[in-house]
Amino acid sequence: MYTFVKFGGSVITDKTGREAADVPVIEALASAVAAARAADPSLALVLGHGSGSFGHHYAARYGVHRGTPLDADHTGFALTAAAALRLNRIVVDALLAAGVPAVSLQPSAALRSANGQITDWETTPISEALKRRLVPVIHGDVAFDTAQGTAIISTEALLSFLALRSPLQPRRIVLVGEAAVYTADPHRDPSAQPIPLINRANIGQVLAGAGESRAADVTGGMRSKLELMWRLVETVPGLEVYLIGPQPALLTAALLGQPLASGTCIRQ
Ligand SMILES: Nc1ncnc2c1ncn2[C@@H]1O[C@H](COP(=O)(O)OP(=O)(O)OP(=O)(O)O)[C@@H](O)[C@H]1O
Ligand SMILES: C=C(C)CCOP(=O)(O)O
Repeated sequence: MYTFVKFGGSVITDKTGREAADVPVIEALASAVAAARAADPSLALVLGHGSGSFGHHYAARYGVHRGTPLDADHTGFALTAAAALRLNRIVVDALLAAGVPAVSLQPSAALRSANGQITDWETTPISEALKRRLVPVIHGDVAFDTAQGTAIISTEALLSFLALRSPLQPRRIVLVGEAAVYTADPHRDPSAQPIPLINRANIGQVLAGAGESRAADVTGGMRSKLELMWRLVETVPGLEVYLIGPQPALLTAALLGQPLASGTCIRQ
């Protein structure tokens, strides 16, 4: 069984800035991953990260997510892909420096979508990396799209594809970002309360209070994240999804399946 983890673009970058990586946070999260692997050498991790103030800015500016006619200028596609990779290099180098054998596997090199939904992704290199105890690192990326020409595929969509359409069945998915899912966007509504558990009984109500990202974000913010994760929890037997803040001890505990002092758990 595998554990998937996403470093959210909202915590590894300042999404109100421009290509503003938060290197101390990235280094702390990398150390937390190293600590979890040291504590449990059997931990098989697929690590993804969002694009934050790197890719989203170019994607929004050039409308890459809305599509691009085949004969139009594709500079925006190229600039978005390059920005996503610049952040990826920072994340992978931090993981390597922390002692995690991370290997970057750029999704767009092997990805195709239709109307923004993944249709094909050659995931064998991820399985091969895992067989060798490497930690494959993927990231939200651009895609060639058979219907609209170009698209943006979020990290959550890639992790969902792996869970549903590859042999890599996750037991746990850990999304590092906001400290929890709240009754409303905590940055807009100071009375918002954290929701410790999301299940069949409250998912409808939780979705009603989940909004967009605060900054430029072409993949939809908290609401689309929760919709995707709920679909996974309904489909993959025994899967638990955790949304936690970026405290390193919390991440190590979440990866090891230990009880968490804060955050949100989504399960059936
Ligand atoms: N009910 C809610 N609970 C928590 N956060 C919410 C809620 N509704 C909206 N949000 C917003 O969603 C944001 C998180 O979504 P966002 O897509 O920006 O995160 P991310 O996955 O870290 O980013 P990226 O797509 O760059 O990786 C929070 O910063 C918050 O402002
Ligand atoms: C904007 C790009 C390139 C990818 C978006 O992925 P996400 O940050 O996981 O939503």
